[in-house]
Formats: sequence, C-alpha cells, structure tokens
Amino acid sequence: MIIKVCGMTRAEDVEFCDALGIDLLGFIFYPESPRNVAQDWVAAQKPGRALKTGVFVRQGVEEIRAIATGAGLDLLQLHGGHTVEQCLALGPERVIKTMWPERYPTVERLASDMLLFAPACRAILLDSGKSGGGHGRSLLPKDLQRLQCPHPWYLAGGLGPHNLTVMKTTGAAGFDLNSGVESAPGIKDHEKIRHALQLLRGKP
Ligand SMILES: O=C(O)c1ccccc1N[C@@H]1O[C@H](COP(=O)(O)O)[C@@H](O)[C@H]1O
Repeated sequence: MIIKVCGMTRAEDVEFCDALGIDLLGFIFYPESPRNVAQDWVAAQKPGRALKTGVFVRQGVEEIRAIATGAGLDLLQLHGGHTVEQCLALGPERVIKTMWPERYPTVERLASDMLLFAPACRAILLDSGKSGGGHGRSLLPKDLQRLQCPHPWYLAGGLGPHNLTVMKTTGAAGFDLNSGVESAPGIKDHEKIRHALQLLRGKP
C-alpha cells in the first residue's frame, strides 16, 4: 500500500514523514493554494527514502518539466485537466493522474475513462469534487467499492484518522493525506499522521 502525505511546507514535516516511512511527499506548485511552495525550497528538501511528488494544476508540459528538474522531483501529480498526450510526454512511469469521480454519471463510465489513462500513468488518483484539490471533502466509499479498474488507483479527499477505516474498504492501492492531517493549511499534525499510518498499515 502506498501512502502519500501532501502539502509539505515545512522541513520538519518532510523529515518527520520520511522517518515514519511515508512513501510519497507532495509539494504543491499552485500559487492559489495555501500550500504553494517555491521550487528552490523543494530542491533543498532531501528525504532519504520518500519520493518527492510535485502537484500541478494549470501548468503545461514544458513548465512542469522545468520545475521537475529544478526542484528535483521524482513523480508528477497532474491535478488539472491534463490529457493522455501530456501524461505520455512527461513519462507515464512518473505521472500520477488525478480524476474526479463526481464528474461521471456512473462508476462504469469512470472506469472506462480510467482505462484510457492507464497506459499514460503509473497510478490514477481519485479526488472529491469536480476539479482542483485540497477541498477536505471525501468521496462516498460505497460508490468506490463497486469500481472495477485493473490499473493501480489511489484515493484522496479529506482523508484522516476519522475516516480511514471505512475508506480502506474501497480497495484503493494508495491513500493521499492532506488537509485531514493538518492543524492549519500546510501545517502537518504529527500525531494525526502517526495515527493514520497505524490505521492503514496496522503498525504502532
Ligand atoms: O491542497 C491543496 O491546496 C491543493 C490545491 C490544488 C490542487 C491539489 C491540492 N491538494 C491535493 O488535493 C487532494 C485532496 O486534498 P484534501 O485531502 O481534500 O485536502 C490531495 O491529493 C492533495 O494532494
């Protein structure tokens, strides 16, 4: 199971999550977000094990490539209306493509769109709402329990210790934690992260 903690804005949170065994650390490159970070600061963050994941909303391929190189990113989370062609141009092995189930009338229509993107990304991230991210709202687990998709998909949207037990029943291959493990936007609550990890991995 992959666990990502997103919205890193402080070195102490990067170090804490890396030491705890979090797999992916998310850095948001979106000026309208309270979690937006500067490329140079991200370049200075050097986790030992966790992969650095940049989150992009509006940027095109060339800009994403430049930021990825400058900030030393391992993975790219495309959290806007990015196309299959853009994912392929950036490299499927490093792309996490966000999709929004609430845009689809049925879970079957969602699954067929996920299949279109599958060859263009390493994983699909399902978030709440119809666009953007960091809303702090959650998807309904009962809808996702019926989802049939052979490609790895991760779950996002208001995840935290309060709902992870039920969210685990969706069968997601990964969980992306953000506002649900914060004390304020961009300020991670270490106890909530520890508790979330315990619920997901069953470790103290
Ligand atoms: O967190 C943000 O501010 C943000 C802004 C723009 C795009 C994505 C953003 N965050 C990502 O959104 C999901 C869900 O977040 P939340 O748990 O609902 O707060 C997650 O992948 C964040 O990485």
